[in-house]
Amino acid sequence: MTSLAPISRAACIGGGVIGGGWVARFLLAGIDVKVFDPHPEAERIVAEVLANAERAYGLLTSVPLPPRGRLTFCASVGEAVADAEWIQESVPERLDLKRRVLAEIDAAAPADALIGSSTSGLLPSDLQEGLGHPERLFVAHPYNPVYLLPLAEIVGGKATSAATIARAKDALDAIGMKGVVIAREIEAFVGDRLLEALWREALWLIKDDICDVETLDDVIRYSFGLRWAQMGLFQTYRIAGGEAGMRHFLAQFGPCLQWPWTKLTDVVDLDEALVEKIGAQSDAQAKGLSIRQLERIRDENLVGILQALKAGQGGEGWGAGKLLAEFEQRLRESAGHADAVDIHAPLPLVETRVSPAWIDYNGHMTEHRYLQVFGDTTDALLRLIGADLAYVEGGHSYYTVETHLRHLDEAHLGEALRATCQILSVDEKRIHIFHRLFAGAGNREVATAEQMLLHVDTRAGRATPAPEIILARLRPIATAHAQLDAPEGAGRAVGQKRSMAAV
Ligand SMILES: NC(=O)C1=CN([C@@H]2O[C@H](COP(=O)(O)OP(=O)(O)OC[C@H]3O[C@@H](n4cnc5c(N)ncnc54)[C@H](O)[C@@H]3O)[C@@H](O)[C@H]2O)C=CC1
Ligand SMILES: C[N+](C)(C)CC(=O)CC(=O)[O-]
Repeated sequence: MTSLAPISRAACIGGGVIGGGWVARFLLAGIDVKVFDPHPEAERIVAEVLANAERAYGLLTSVPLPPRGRLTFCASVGEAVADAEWIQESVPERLDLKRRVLAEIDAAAPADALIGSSTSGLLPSDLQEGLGHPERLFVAHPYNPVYLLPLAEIVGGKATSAATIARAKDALDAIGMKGVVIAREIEAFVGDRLLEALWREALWLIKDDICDVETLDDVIRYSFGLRWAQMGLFQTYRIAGGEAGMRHFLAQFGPCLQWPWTKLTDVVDLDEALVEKIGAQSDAQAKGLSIRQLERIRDENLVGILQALKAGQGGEGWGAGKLLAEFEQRLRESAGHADAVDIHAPLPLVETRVSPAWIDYNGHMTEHRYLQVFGDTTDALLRLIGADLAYVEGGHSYYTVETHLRHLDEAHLGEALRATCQILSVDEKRIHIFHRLFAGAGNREVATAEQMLLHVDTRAGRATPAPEIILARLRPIATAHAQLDAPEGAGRAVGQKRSMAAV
């Protein structure tokens, strides 16, 4: 395994909602993390966030993650940051507290460490005051949950060096995040400026009894909330301008900004009555679900959205889904392949988990997802023998021309899945393979797939012999697999005696 990120040691100062999310993001990217948080239950809280994050990643990707980094809780800021390459401050949003903590970090951190602050709105220049090495401090403003939402706004202060900003961006990009550099510092940066405007208006709508909190959330999640995840604001409105695009949109809806529709400049008074009103409506909306349960529902939904975006734009990926696809590609490259696999047994090619979107009305994994997992297994075999994306771009590929799938048992939500591949025979043009899929801790065999693949010249659109470079990788595996017993079920036809007798 080659290193995924330019950093291998991080420190998280503050391990609450956001600090815990950073801890999970770093650990699951293979980075060791030291944490300092004086809260008496900090270890439990971080462990719970981490458990949710691991569950979400199990659903998010079938690509093997690097070995999890080592997690250490420390008794002081100094101990936590002493050998860190990236330090992330996530203490409560108070300037005096942050300055005090950042001064401690500044005094004990290695001279070339990157120091990011999770602040939601404080100016980095204000955080830099009094530091010995302010050039390495910047804002890395993330979004909750940090382990799933990839964006961090990178904002430099007056003293932040350009090298710090560039290194911070590289380090975030390498762990599957999107470091977006904000050109000039401003309170609340870009994201929280927008969110505050929406939040302020929402509070007025509740205070004025225009709607309750559930109705307001429904208005968002059944409409523009769905649009925002994939196209943001400006591209969405460009489309809303019709064929004339953005200019027409501005001409049509620009004037109503002068009326105006909103109360954005007034601040609602969050008096006791309004806090209680919102609290009670929010309790009713939650229908007894705990925060951890809601987090898991949120994470499953986010995983589904990310996976849908990964399949977007004809399979190239779109937005955050494209970022996920690129991260998975880096994970594959850093994991390495061919040399690590034992070819004297069926090849263990895919490990994944039953995702929420894979469950059907019968309460277990739906049939086309079996084909998806077996397709991924075939793709993994093809990568192993060198027929990877670069090979396909060069004009050759293997196409699947026949599949026989057998369903032997049920696979349930969240269960671990493991797929193996045995090569039954090969010749210059064909590969005949047999996949087996196992589920759960007991490795129950839940399905098999027998497939015939044909080597093709994709431009000419016809079968052609595979080149020696591919066959040289394929033959040793096929020779080794010829020594194995023929798998039970290989060569079976639909309706063969055993299944008919059971009816
Ligand atoms: N909650 C959110 O949605 C987001 C919060 N942020 C920012 O992240 C930062 C942290 O916020 P949350 O995680 O929400 O707060 P939180 O209250 O969940 O966590 C803060 C943690 O800091 C710890 N802490 C307090 N004093 C400390 C000290 N001297 N040294 C080390 N740890 C200390 C607390 O024990 C607590 O565990 C804030 O700057 C906030 O603006 C950023 C993005 C989103
Ligand atoms: C409410 N908040 C200002 C702390 C929100 C954020 O900073 C970002 C987010 O996750 O919404």
